[in-house]
Amino acid sequence: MRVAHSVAKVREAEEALMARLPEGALMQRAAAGLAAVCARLLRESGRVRGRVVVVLAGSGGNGGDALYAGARLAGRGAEVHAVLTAPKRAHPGGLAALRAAGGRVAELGDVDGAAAAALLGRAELVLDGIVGIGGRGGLRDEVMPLVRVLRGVRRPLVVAVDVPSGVDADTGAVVPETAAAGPDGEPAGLGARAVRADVTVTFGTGKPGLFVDPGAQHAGAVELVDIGLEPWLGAADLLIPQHADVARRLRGIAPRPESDKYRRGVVGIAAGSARYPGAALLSVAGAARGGAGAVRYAGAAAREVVRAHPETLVSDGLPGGAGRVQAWVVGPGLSRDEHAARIVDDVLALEAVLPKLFDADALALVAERGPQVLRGRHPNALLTPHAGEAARLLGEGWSAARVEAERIAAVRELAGRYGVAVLLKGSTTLLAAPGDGPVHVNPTGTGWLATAGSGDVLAGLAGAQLAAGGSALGAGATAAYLHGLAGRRAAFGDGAVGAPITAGDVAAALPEVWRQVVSSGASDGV
Ligand SMILES: NC(=O)C1=CN([C@@H]2O[C@H](COP(=O)(O)OP(=O)(O)OC[C@H]3O[C@@H](n4cnc5c(N)ncnc54)[C@H](O)[C@@H]3O)[C@@H](O)[C@H]2O)[C@@H](O)CC1
Ligand SMILES: [K+]
Repeated sequence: MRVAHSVAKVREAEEALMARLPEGALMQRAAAGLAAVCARLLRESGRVRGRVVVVLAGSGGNGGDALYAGARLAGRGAEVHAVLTAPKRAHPGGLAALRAAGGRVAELGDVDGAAAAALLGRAELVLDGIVGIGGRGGLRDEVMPLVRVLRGVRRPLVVAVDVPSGVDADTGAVVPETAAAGPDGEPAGLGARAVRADVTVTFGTGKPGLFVDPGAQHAGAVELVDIGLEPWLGAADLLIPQHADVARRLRGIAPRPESDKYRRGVVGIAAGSARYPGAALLSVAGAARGGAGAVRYAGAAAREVVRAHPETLVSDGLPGGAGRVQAWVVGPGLSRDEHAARIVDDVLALEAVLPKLFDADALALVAERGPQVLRGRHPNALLTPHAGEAARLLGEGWSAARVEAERIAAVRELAGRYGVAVLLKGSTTLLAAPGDGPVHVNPTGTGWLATAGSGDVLAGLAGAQLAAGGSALGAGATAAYLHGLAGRRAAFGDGAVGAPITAGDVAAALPEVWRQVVSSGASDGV
């Protein structure tokens, strides 16, 4: 499990630890770890000696880390150039160390467009130490020309120090560039006032913004340097499951010799309508490969379902009359008519402790009825909204854009308000349960999953996981992880180039990724 802590918790832990260490020791630990990662990256394509490294150093501790690491690389023979973005306030110790090691130093004002392009064009590795966890808002105007040049040059490896400068360390938010801010003709909205890194070397613990889009896209691969903070950190704010975590759960629900289909769990699917039978088929496809022993379907697409999935137990009545299940999935393709409302109400009238997943049209109906239909009544329910549905559930003051921009806050608020677990879909899928527990971030997935019906497969898969047992949060997190991997597998196969996929391809890839996770579960793998 990877973890992340809020900036406030990191600051507190740093203070506690610093009080017990000689002055500057913590920064030396950070710089040593950072330099070691840079040296390793450089060695992947040769030696450290003679390689051109450019250090972008701001005014705070982040710039200090970068300068000390630059000094260490210069000490190993690299040609290191620092550009001070706030020369009067550069870290004195770091600057002296870099100079003493033979590094060259320029001030931002001396590095105009052409000079910056020449310098960054020669760089093989750029250390982004403009601003770290002390950053507020997007990068300021004075550093943006340099950041734009960096974006444009033949790509050197960009290594962000602690966090990519300009990314909000707590939320992953970035400030978009306006058209006026892009004199190089870059279209508005494409750029952000933030550095885009290939690797982020973060200190002590992960920061939430490194794992949640758009921050995650700016962070690249995240490497953790241990600086001894752990004993002082307290509970994590974010958990990022890895293969080993998911493998543990999948092994736990694997069939045993004495298992029969009922003991493994039966998942009920109330989805699809005369108008949208496809959603029923895709939800059943996800459920059938999702880890339950059997799938029951209740609804208007019974005939189509049994033709496509002959193993399904089907009926065309209401869920309550369909027979025993261990979890219901309600919503995909249900449409919004009176009959759909009866189906949702029928599920809401089922035994309180029975796990129930509400997706798509069922979410619209839950939003109309309000949080009280779930809160305190259905402790094992799971909601699976995308940003638009989440905004509708949250109501006044929320829009899809605000949910996208404040994903962590939105998923927490939803879970708290409805008193149930919530899986918020999107380019970063997040899960939360009511209370102050950590938010789970799903690290798998691909943009190719943004295809019609992909959410129906996820709903079925998550329903099957609910039926197999455990908490709604655990079931949802496992489903999101497998779904993301299956999307990648379907889109990329064994290679690096993606291609368009259908939701059916995602369902078809599930057994393969299931095997992959369980068999490689001892290592991290993501
Ligand atoms: N406190 C310590 O001993 C340690 C600090 N560490 C490093 O120190 C960093 C935190 O240092 P600081 O608290 O000094 O803060 P930062 O260095 O992250 O940033 C603060 C400085 O950046 C400027 N700034 C803020 N927002 C900006 C923006 N949008 N655009 C441009 N400049 C902006 C501020 O004027 C301020 O001078 C961590 O991220 C980490 O890299 C590590 O070395 C570990 C130990
Ligand atoms: K940085």
